[in-house]
Amino acid sequence: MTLPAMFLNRYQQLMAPAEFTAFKQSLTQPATHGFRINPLKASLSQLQESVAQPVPGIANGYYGQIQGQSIDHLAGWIYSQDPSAMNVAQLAAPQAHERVLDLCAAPGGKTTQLAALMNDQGLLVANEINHQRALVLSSNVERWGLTHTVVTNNSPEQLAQALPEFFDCIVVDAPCSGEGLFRKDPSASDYWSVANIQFCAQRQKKILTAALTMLRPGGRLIYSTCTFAPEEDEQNLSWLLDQPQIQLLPLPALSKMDRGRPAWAQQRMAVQGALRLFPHHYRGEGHFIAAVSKQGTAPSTRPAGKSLKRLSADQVQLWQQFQTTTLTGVSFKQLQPQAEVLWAPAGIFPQSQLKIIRNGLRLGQFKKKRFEPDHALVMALSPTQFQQRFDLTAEQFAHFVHGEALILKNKAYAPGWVAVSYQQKIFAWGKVVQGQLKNFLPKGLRIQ
Ligand SMILES: C[S@@+](CC[C@H](N)C(=O)[O-])C[C@H]1O[C@@H](n2cnc3c(N)ncnc32)[C@H](O)[C@@H]1O
Repeated sequence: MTLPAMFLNRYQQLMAPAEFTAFKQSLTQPATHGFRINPLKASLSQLQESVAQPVPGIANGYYGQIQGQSIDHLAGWIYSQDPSAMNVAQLAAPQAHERVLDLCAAPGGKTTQLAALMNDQGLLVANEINHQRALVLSSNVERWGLTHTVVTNNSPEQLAQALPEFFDCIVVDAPCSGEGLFRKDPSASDYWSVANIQFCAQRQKKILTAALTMLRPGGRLIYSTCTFAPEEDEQNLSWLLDQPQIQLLPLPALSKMDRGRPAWAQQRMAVQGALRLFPHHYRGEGHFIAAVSKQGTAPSTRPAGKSLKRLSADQVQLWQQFQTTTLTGVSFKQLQPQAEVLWAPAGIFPQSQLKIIRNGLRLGQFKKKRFEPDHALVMALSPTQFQQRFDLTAEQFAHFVHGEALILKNKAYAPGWVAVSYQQKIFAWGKVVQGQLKNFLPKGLRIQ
């Protein structure tokens, strides 16, 4: 990879000679890979991946490269993530009772980690401005088996208008100039320019302004980027600290982590409370992480949400029939029909202003005289919550992930819905119909 001359020149000016040499050299090394295990589902002893190298300070984080098409991935047991990026959600320390916003969330690295840390409780809103990326985020939320997460597809300003002073904790993992991506994706350096850094820095301020509107007094905001550029890092933190009611929350540094550099922000000493993860010191691709709080102690506001729609008598009957024949020990606090789709909502929102892609758990769809469960439901329940489960052999798995139905030799299965697993890891619905196991793995997840 040839790094842009101007990029190198900037860091040569900013760093002492020995550090610049080490920094430059680190960018010629292969990228560091990591992954997280899903504590909501996975059992360590049944994983295919090696967990020999934990990432220090990160719950369920490990070094190593995973395969995107493995059963562990398909079943939502693992998520690939740069080890330095894992520190953002870990430092945000979201609590199970909190309302948390992941404002720039796709593809979902921080979202899945925040939700795991919250034990899939409280309320997590994962927002992504770009529609295609919001769909990817939504499918990762589904794969991870989340029930208390809402995926929205709004601009930060639209969200701020709908949800002022609503959140206890906000993560802004901002779109940035991506200097920390160069090793993983060398083509990222083709788009590097000083003008882009300046553009990103301005955009980040706009996103942060909207985030501050949504933060309740007493709440905390975590700001991160995967770039080294001071304009987007220390200088934006310095700008943030000049906003009304905002105070620094100094972050604890683990071994090999650097502190924010006052010299890179006109000697603003407070930026030392932030962390810099440099690839020549920390084993990862690089990140900047800072935290601030909003003064005051007001509780978060309640949006004027619509009240829940009621199920029709027919819908109640179909849902109950499905529940009693397929599930065991499963109940939901609230049920909300939306056209023919049934949801267990995570929150009630002013729908008109928000583009909500998923609100909590999509249970399934009412069809003519039957209820058809959604893929999200099979991904969110634990093995003991199904009346029937079919564990595939390696050969059957190879056919099933292509979308094929299976002939059942074993007559022990009653007609109806079955959770399908491989190596005891549930990843799809199947339906027993006339001696066959019909395949309900969504088309987009099939392996060709
Ligand atoms: C660094 S990525 C987020 C990565 C994600 N947090 C994760 O851990 O997987 C930044 C995201 O911000 C989104 N974005 C771009 N422009 C934006 C804007 N003006 N406001 C909010 N988000 C924006 C991008 O589409 C991108 O998905």
